Amino acid sequence: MTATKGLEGIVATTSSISSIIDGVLTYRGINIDDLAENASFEEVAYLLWYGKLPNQTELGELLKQLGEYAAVPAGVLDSLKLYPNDTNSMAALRTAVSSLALFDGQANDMSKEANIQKAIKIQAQIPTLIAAFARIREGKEPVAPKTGVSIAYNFLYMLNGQEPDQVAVKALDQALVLHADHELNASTFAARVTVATLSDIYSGITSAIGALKGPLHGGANEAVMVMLEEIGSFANVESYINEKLANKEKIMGFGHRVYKNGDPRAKHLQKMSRELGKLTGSMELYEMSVKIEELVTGQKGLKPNVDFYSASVYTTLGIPRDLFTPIFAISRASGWTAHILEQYDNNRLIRPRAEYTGPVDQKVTPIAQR
Ligand SMILES: CC(=O)SCCNC(=O)CCNC(=O)[C@H](O)C(C)(C)COP(=O)(O)OP(=O)(O)OC[C@H]1O[C@@H](n2cnc3c(N)ncnc32)[C@H](O)[C@@H]1OP(=O)(O)O
Ligand SMILES: O=C([O-])CC(=O)C(=O)O
Repeated sequence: MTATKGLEGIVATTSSISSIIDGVLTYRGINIDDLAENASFEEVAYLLWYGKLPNQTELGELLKQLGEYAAVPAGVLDSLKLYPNDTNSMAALRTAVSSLALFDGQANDMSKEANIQKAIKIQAQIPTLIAAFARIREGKEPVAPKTGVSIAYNFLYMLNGQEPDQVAVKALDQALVLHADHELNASTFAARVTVATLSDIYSGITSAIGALKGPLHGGANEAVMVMLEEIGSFANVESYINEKLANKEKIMGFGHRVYKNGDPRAKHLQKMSRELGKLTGSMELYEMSVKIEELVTGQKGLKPNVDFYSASVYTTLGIPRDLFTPIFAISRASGWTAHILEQYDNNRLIRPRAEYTGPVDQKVTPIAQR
């Protein structure tokens, strides 16, 4: 038995949700470029859950359900007020999502219908939790969600307590489309491993949020912003990056386990970053990012991943840095829940083996002699 470190290249399941073939990403067979230009996040969520794009009536019904479910139970909102003010935002989300299960009478109902309802509920409630957490830690009251609006609109509305700008809603919606699913990434795998024991959907999503939090995965978008802030200005980019590379340090937002010739989502985020920069009259973050790309690709051959240009996009939208990874979770909740439903439909316990590298033929030494 020989282990493959990080399970690189191991095909661990079948799935009909998203594919990465020759560097091309599709959701249910539709190219991400097409979806990014022509579908809303709610249409994409429907596509991931039900396997086809919704017609107008089906989309209307989904929007209605998302609106009805968006308010979170008072017990969960109250518990957010008990979190210390400096709580890590992903830790807060992980705990809050886990606590949603305590207030959901259907939490342990394993019927297919109940699980689909819970998927929609979780999708609707994650944005509400993040916005409420962000306001409560600033001493503000949470803003109740609206009905009949998109998730992108509602999130910005609940976060800032005012009607969001249409350009911001459109940009966030497109970012949500781009992050919705990605084959067997680490957080989706974590979700599938958890529910393959026939544990409940909330446990699966809680595991996934924990996995997304790390800087080698979803946490990289926040880490990119930390780097941009450390660099401070365009003039410092070259010396900063050269020093990092000389010290063999990783540059956050670059590289990918599967894509070796570039992440097809990055170009959309780059374009968005440029357009938002132009609109707001502040191009420095975009220009710094382009310069970083030039240096890292030039010297290491590494290309930006989905997290790289997200940092300048979200900052230009006025979103605090530590909400970037929670926003990733808003989007990926659609993919996680779709994968959980797929796992339940054709389940087998996920239990690989480990190659043992420890000592052999050991004996218990009596405690007095240790
Ligand atoms: C949504 C997402 O999860 S996208 C990924 C987000 N994560 C990041 O942006 C963090 C930075 N990137 C990385 O750490 C990696 O590229 C990963 C984790 C994404 C994928 O990595 P893996 O396939 O496991 O490659 P691994 O980490 O083993 O790196 C292979 C080599 O490339 C180098 N490398 C990989 N990424 C980077 C990077 N961002 N900066 C500098 N060097 C890098 C490694 O140092 C290593 O070099 P070595 O062989 O000389 O030791
Ligand atoms: O697939 C991966 O390993 C990471 C990634 O890009 C994602 O989850 O979107």
